[in-house]
Amino acid sequence: ADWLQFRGTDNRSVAAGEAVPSMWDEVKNVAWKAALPGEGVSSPIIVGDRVVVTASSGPNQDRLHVLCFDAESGQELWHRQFWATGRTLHHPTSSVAANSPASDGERIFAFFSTNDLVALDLDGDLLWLRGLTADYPKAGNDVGMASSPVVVDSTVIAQVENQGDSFVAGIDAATGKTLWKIPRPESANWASPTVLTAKDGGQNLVLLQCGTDLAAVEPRTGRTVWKFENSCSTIPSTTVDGNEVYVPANGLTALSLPASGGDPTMLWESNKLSVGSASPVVHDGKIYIVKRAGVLSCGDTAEGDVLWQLRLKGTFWATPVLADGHLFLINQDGLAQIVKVDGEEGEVVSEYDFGEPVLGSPAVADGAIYFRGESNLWKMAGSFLVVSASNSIEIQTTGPIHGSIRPPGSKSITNRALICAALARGTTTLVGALDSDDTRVMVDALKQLGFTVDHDKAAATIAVEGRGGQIPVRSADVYVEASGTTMRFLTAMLTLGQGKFRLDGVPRMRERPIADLVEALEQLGANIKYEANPGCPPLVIHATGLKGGDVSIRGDISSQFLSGLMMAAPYAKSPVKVSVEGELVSKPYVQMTAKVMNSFDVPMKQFAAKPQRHRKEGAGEAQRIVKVGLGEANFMKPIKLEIPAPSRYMALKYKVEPDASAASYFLAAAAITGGCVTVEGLSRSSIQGDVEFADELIKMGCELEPTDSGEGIRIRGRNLKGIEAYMSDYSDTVQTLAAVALFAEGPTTVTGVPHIRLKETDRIAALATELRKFGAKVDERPDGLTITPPAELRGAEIETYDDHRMAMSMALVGLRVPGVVILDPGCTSKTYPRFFEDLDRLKSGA
Ligand SMILES: O=C(O)C1=C[C@@H](OP(=O)(O)O)[C@@H](O)[C@H](O)C1
Ligand SMILES: C=C(OP(=O)(O)O)C(=O)O
Repeated sequence: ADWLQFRGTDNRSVAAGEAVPSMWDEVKNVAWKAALPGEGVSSPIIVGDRVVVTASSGPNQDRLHVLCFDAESGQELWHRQFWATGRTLHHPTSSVAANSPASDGERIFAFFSTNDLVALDLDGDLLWLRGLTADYPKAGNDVGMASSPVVVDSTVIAQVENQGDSFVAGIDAATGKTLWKIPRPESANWASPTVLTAKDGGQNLVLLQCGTDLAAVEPRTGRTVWKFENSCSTIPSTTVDGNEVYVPANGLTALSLPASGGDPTMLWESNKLSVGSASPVVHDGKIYIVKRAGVLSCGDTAEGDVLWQLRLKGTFWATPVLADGHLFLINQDGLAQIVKVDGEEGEVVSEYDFGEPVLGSPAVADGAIYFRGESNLWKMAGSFLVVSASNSIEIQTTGPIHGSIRPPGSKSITNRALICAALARGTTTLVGALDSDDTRVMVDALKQLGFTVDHDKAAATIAVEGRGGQIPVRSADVYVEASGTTMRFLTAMLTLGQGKFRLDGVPRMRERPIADLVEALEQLGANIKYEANPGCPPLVIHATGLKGGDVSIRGDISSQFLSGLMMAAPYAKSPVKVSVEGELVSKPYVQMTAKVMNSFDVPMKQFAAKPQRHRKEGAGEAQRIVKVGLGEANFMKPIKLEIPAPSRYMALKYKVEPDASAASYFLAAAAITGGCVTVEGLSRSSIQGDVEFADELIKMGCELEPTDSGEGIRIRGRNLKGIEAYMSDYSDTVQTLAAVALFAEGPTTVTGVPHIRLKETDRIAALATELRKFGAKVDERPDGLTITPPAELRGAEIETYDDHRMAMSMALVGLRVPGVVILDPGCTSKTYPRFFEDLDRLKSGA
């Protein structure tokens, strides 16, 4: 669908049939956000698959911009710039880009408060340009007039009313020639023309509102057909709904148009519905008016009586839009308040803070809603199934789940491939890349460091132009939010640069250790300082390159230190020989690092010390033998490896596997509900160690079934018994196992995971606290825990501690236990923004 001009194609601010998400969450619903080059209070418009917006920039605001973005991806398709020919002075709340553009579906007409009118085709090619101030030099204003043009019958109607020469002009859309021009009162008027669409063989008209009257004129000739003489507002505009016209005059005045044509008659006047700066919105027998101070009134169209009122937060300029039973209102500070209006009373169902002023009215098309903020254009889209305004989600119980699912791309692989791609020579394309907080901060960091990164979210591809080991910029202050991999991998990578780099993250990141990595890099000549607490971020890296040589690194706190070091090593000046001290945790992640590096054409030698028996319980698995590059190693302690340097990565097209940690939740759902779930795109030969989580389920009694295609991992739930699990290698699945343990007979003991106390939260402590709420008995130890399920589990409200895995794992309990409420479910956005939707889809068998 289109939204071709201010307040929509028919100027009504209504997109009744559009299912727009009414509760917003940053990661789930911000489809994209595009930075704009200048200021503006105009509304965006939607022409087919394109979003068009205007801006002005420069010390005098005389640079006029028209920008076009791809609605799906948010990619800028084109950007045209012009010099203003008229006056650029404006009131601080307004702008030169105050008037919204308009389109006839083939052309775009951008109008500015300087009275410059530009016509472009949909590819941004200039069709014509009119400097109306050059033509009519006495027309001009210094407050930022905001009247938005409309296009009717191939005519662009521009209303220019100010203290000087004032007129309305009908300009031929094809040629830019003035068809007619009528004089208007010389007084400031911000109101926009309104289209009165023809009915039953009649003609289209344009309503022109000013301080003295409302006139209906013919678009092609400017001839006045009728006039309603009354003092009208000069800020909000008239709204038409069927045969009724709602004029901001004497409060609000309703006029009725005779079906046969001719002059309108007055239905009523209501001073209780007096209009503020925003224009009235009329739909389904109701009128919605928001006053500047934030009172939202709903009136009936029959009599103009007030039905209900609601006090909202903030000051309102922008006209709201109505879609899918909700009114979307945005205040001047950029706080959106979404009001459900299809009930007896209005109810604020959610709020979303854009964090920047928004003065323009939003645009709605194809299930999405667009906002133009002071600095960004935002697209809000996507379904938002279950999260309530209280920011929690109650899981609905279900019978056995049968189905199959392909989780999004692996976080660990995506972030490794991004590092290698940036350091490589040539352009790498990641296919099936994850789009979540953890990968977004990595992508944004690379952009900030000067790399060209093209993220096509719809296609799940990320293209990175590698710089052959160079870091393009000489200084950057990078914020990695809560992403451990981004913090650790960038710390190592940035030592390869030349300059000063700072790395910081959320408060929890400032508690997560990094000293082992810093000390290892220092052995290779790096200079890294702790800004606050020794051993933890924020870090300041004074980069002069890495010299290479021998280095020892501890592996018992996090494997990410070794992985980070390994990925930077090919760009050291001489070969890097690493020995790992202490028990290496999360070993398969190191193996994954070696494999990803190998794909980018860097081999390495690995030397295994005396092989040791795996402490893992179970079917007497063989020792893990890892073949990587030139050598063989099993990553048991201690290991040594040698990375050739100086060496280089070669760009490639890299396919990212689905995330195996994410897969654990769905396999566990089969175990818990006694169903059968297939995870697509993964196999037991995945490069992710977390696929071994399936082994633990098998130990508990589940069956691993062959799939029809021979691909994927399929688990069938059976009667579950408690087990002992040594989970050092795949500790991200401890919480998943803990959820399953509640449904087993007998206790389950997890060992080998002291390091999970150092993740997004202390996961052992968090599990102990939350599992007890379900009635379980939990014995907590430094390196793990024992979970004894109660005779009967009970529902509970579960804290998630900003830990995506607490939310995803504990939600599984709710598949069988009524009354499980997950608080702050949005935290899954760290690695899996659409987890709850996917879980729901799997439950419903879709
Ligand atoms: O290298 C990686 O991609 C990861 C390694 C693991 O961390 P530790 O090595 O700190 O256990 C894991 O928990 C994390 O989610 C991702
Ligand atoms: C521990 C995790 O992430 P990270 O260490 O990358 O922040 C995780 O995803 O569970």
